[in-house]
Amino acid sequence: MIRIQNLAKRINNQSILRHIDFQVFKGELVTIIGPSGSGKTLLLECLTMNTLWHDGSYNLNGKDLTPNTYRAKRILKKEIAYLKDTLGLNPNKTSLQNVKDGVKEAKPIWGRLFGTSQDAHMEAMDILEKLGLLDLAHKKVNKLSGGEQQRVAIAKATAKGATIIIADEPVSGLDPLRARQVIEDFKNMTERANITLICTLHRLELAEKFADRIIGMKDGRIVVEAVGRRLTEEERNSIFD
Ligand SMILES: Nc1ncnc2c1ncn2[C@@H]1O[C@H](COP(=O)(O)OP(=O)(O)OP(=O)(O)O)[C@@H](O)[C@H]1O
Repeated sequence: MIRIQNLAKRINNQSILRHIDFQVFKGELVTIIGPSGSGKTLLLECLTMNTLWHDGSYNLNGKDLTPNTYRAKRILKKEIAYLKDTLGLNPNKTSLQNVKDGVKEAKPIWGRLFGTSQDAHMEAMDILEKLGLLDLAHKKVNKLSGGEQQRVAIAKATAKGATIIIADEPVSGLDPLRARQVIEDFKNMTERANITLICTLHRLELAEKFADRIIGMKDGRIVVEAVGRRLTEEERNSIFD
């Protein structure tokens, strides 16, 4: 579980994120929506500690994380996978080989040396099955669509032990039908594997259809938080007007 309280971030003495409060529970699909420049990406950067924040607290699974400390980075690295421009996949390997690499990376060195390749194979197949990706197992990553690559990247991240996946605009550049398919797949994956997925989105209708929690931002603040429901017209206006 993630609990953020009163987080604030300044850049060049200018307040960019203010009074950010929210919580996310295990297994939720969370979408962050808001107009361009409202602070969505910056919030993800704070959550992944790719950037520092100035005030506030961040609690992950009961552990308080102080920015820029070794301990916080270690905890984050173990629990959170941030899918940005590079998805962390080897394009010349199959989905299965990529997930298998993830399984091996998660093991301590002695496990890598003495665990059998067959064990890693079985574990990787289990993960692909759990996430509904068996049909992609033997396809090379460079032959997959963007959406399929994202799903395999999520499988690899979970193989490495991540329980929270964070993605910035995972459907940007996709046509509406494909975008819908990707978010629907995300929803299914959170349900099947009990992983938490947090992503920014531009399309409110997809958030309303599939998200467990919608976080609406405007001018660096959270102005709406809706759990398991559509937004009211007033809420929509408070974000986009
Ligand atoms: N490194 C930076 N230096 C100065 N200002 C920045 C920096 N990074 C972000 N900002 C500002 O912070 C605000 C929030 O930016 P952010 O990228 O988080 O918005 P966003 O909601 O993700 O927008 P978009 O939907 O266009 O990606 C913007 O006004 C942006 O100009």
